[in-house]
Amino acid sequence: MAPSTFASAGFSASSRPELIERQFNALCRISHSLCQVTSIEDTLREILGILHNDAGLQHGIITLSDPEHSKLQVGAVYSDSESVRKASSGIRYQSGEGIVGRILQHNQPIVLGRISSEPRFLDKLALYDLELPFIGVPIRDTDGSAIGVLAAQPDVPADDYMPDRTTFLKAVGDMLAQTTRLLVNVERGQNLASERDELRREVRGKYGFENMVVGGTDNMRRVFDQVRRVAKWDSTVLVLGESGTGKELIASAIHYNSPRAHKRFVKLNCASVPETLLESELFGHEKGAFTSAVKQHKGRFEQADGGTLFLDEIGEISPMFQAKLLRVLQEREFERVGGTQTIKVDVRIVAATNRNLEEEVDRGKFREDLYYRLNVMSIKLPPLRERLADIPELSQFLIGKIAKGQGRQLRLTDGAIRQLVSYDWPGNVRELENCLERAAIMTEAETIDADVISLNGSAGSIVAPMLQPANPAVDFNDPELDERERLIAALEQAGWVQAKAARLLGMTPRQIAYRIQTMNINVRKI
Ligand SMILES: Nc1ncnc2c1ncn2[C@@H]1O[C@H](COP(=O)(O)OP(=O)(O)OP(=O)(O)O)[C@@H](O)[C@H]1O
Repeated sequence: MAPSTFASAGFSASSRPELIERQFNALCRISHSLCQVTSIEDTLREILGILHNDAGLQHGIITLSDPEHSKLQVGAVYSDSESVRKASSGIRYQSGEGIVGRILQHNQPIVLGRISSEPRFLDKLALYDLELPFIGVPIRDTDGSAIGVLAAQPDVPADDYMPDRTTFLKAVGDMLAQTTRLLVNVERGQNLASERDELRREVRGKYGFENMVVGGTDNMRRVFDQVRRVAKWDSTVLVLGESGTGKELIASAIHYNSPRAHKRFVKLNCASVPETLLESELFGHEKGAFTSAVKQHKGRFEQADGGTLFLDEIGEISPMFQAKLLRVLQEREFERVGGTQTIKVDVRIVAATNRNLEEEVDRGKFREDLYYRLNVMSIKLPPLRERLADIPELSQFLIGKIAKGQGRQLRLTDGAIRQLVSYDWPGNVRELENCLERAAIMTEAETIDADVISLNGSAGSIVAPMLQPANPAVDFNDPELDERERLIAALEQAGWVQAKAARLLGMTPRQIAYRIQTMNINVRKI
């Protein structure tokens, strides 16, 4: 066999015997590693490390088929980049999709001399050097069917030894089969899939809640577990998390998975109601209790009788109102404003805040006794930047929701998803949803590509048309307007001075600032 020289600085062998010797040594180390399996995932990663360091096969990736969805899901990836490793668990390939999906579908190796010459190659993780070759082999079960794919990239351009590398990778695939089978059948088949799917079925499925909460990362699975456990009891729950992390969604998941699901889920955002109206909103009022009380009104507590009352932004209520709420939580009874009759209700309370209530208690801003009443069980939602691996699935879910709302088909390209995964989402899932909605508006075709994804929220603002100075003033008292339109109309009328607009709407500056933020209104600077 003619000697050959490798051009790479990373791995070089001057002859075929040298290559074979290195591969042999790598196989010995892999075999040793497989005999000492402690954690299957760690072992798979270790094997990809051996391929990278000892056999000149970089960017190794092992994808495993998911029996329920006939999809491939990343089981392990070798990369120096933390964000790639994190994002990898959210990547899926359909059988037949791209090159990896075709290896699974046809149960045959595929070798590319140069990735860039194969248009069907999907580099979903932006992992590869597109000018170098690629080798992918099926991982086969005992009956010969493909249960996964092992792929890696030689760190030198294609040469005479590509068949040797392919044979070597096939041998590694065969050695891995038993381990990956274990992973599929034991860890994922029995634990992950059944446990997670059971939780998801419970959280999503039961009372029409299916397909509303997305999240497969460990920290979200913990949240689903907590929801499942707490839902069946009447305990008060405090949902904590940054704005836009899904606190309201989780509160409704608790309600719709509880024995109270057939009764009402009533919400009140404590920050959006002026303090003077909060009492009558919650407890109701009798006719004539105040000037505008022209008839009796049942408050949210009464409306939620038998069901769940969700008190959002509970950290925003004043000390005076905290005292009133404490009494109701202790005694489960109250009087309507202007009334004398004591009303008893059977209401489960779920409260939420993005504040650190413990700190607020320490600072004397939030009553300690009320805090303990609310914090019987707390559920903390992780910010999106701590679960970037959820972004591909979340984005697909959200774009499906947007497409349904717009009555059209919409699809995100892999490039668009890569772009979404590269950002840290300070506004969490709400910001992701708004970003996708903007992208959908900016796209006439079905396919949303990376170039219309605007990550700072500046381009293509959905409120832009309303902000044009030429627009005639809109009457913010018009009953046809929804809350967002009313806010924008008042801001327009007030020359975008928030304090002025707040006065027009009978809100405090803090309340209007909060609504502007949650409704993602781009504040116009005049
Ligand atoms: N895990 C998730 N799966 C699907 N959609 C989600 C998820 N988390 C949040 N969303 C969506 O993101 C948006 C914001 O969520 P939500 O209103 O529940 O957040 P929040 O934490 O209550 O926000 P805020 O504190 O500002 O009130 C909603 O449209 C919600 O449906």
